Amino acid sequence: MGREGGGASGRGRCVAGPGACRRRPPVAGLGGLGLWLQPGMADSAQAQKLVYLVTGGCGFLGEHVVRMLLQQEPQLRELRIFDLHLGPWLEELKTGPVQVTAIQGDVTQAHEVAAAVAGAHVVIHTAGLVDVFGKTSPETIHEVNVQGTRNVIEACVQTGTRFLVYTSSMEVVGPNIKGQPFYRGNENTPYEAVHRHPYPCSKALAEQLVLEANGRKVLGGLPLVTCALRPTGIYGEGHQIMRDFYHQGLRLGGRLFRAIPASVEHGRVYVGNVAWMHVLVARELQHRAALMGGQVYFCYDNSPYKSYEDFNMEFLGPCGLRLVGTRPLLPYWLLLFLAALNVLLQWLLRPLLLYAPLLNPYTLAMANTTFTVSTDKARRHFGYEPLFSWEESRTRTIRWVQAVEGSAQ
Ligand SMILES: NC(=O)C1=CN([C@@H]2O[C@H](COP(=O)(O)OP(=O)(O)OC[C@H]3O[C@@H](n4cnc5c(N)ncnc54)[C@H](O)[C@@H]3O)[C@@H](O)[C@H]2O)C=CC1
Ligand SMILES: C[C@@H](CO)CCC[C@@H](C)[C@H]1CC[C@H]2[C@@H]3[C@H](O)CC4=CC(=O)CC[C@]4(C)[C@H]3CC[C@]12C
Repeated sequence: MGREGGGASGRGRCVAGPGACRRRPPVAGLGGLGLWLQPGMADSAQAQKLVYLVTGGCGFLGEHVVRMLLQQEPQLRELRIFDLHLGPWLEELKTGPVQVTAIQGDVTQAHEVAAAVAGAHVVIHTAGLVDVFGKTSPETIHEVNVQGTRNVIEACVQTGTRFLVYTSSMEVVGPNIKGQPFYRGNENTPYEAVHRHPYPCSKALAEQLVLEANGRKVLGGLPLVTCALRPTGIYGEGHQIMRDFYHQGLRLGGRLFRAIPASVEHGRVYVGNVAWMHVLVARELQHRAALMGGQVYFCYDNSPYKSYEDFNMEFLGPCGLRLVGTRPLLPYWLLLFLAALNVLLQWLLRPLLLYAPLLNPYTLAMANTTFTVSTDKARRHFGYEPLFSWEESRTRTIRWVQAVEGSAQ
């Protein structure tokens, strides 16, 4: 089969700044948090011989990837978890049959990355700075997301690691600065990927580095095989922004006010399915290098197409919140004004405190522009089917929000 490229390649322009096999379903419920309980459930009948490294393994997605690998990857011998901040939950994983090695490190430090990568068969690089709220400088975002990724690639080349899976983002494609809709597109849909914000710029540059590294000779002379996964907006247990919306709703007396027209579709995907896709890609990359090497895949599942706010209400509604209004309560120009005001306030207050509200011109544009995917490339290339149905994803997320509610009281 020929290479699939073109259209939504994401090799766009940054116009500013530097800068199929279904196995056991994960066990539910960790101390009421709705996270997965059992570590090291890999099938002992198959040889455990592979060493995996997950960068950013303590983040929202990273933790799900780690737990999914332990549940669903029978070939796993050692799992290395590399993160700037290690979570206490890692301790519970260390009692299982797979050796779990926690490594506190910084992807911007090439020597730390090389030491962690040495001897690993597969690297899943999820570490990144996800900041669209102006909490971090553009330079730092670039340093972590681009230079960090460069360090991971070089470490693979220098130490002989052959398989690299990169967590990219839908944002490498769009929405673009013109706010053009991307309606149920796929990896080949033509779209002008032009960015200005540091986060999508950094993800696009990093993705490009990863894809260009496909085929490079690693130590020992064999070729590096890389690919990039592009999740849309991820939701599920541990999603900080969902938590923020929930608390905002509680502060507003159980109400959220509609700001985005219900007709604007925003792509969302359940974190468990994104994690499953990473596990599957990492496994199949080793068998289908010619087909999958250098490819990009949107992460998708059967979550419904809805506006960002209506989608959140699928979880927040059953937890007692109400979305007020069938249309946006404020006109767009006023929202834009408030968003710009927030930028000014952020700048004015910076010497005193970090003011980083959810609403700014970038997040408003994101939420206000249709961007949804409809593709089967992952199914065709490596047999991906979502592990969790929409109903299951929804139930798990609701249970988690309810647990957040419980722990807040
Ligand atoms: N959350 C979302 O909706 C989406 C996220 N992504 C991508 O998925 C990946 C994971 O994102 P999330 O889990 O949402 O973010 P997160 O912030 O929860 O996780 C990122 C992890 O990377 C670690 N990290 C940050 N800087 C580091 C450094 N210098 N060295 C080592 N580790 C470092 C953090 O400590 C954190 O544990 C990111 O690459 C992000 O760009 C892509 C699409 C959507
Ligand atoms: C105007 C507000 C009124 O309620 C709503 C603001 C919502 C925003 C905070 C979110 C809307 C779209 C989100 C982003 C999107 O899902 C794509 C993303 C991909 C990533 O790789 C990282 C996260 C994010 C940028 C995500 C962040 C939050 C939104 C901007």
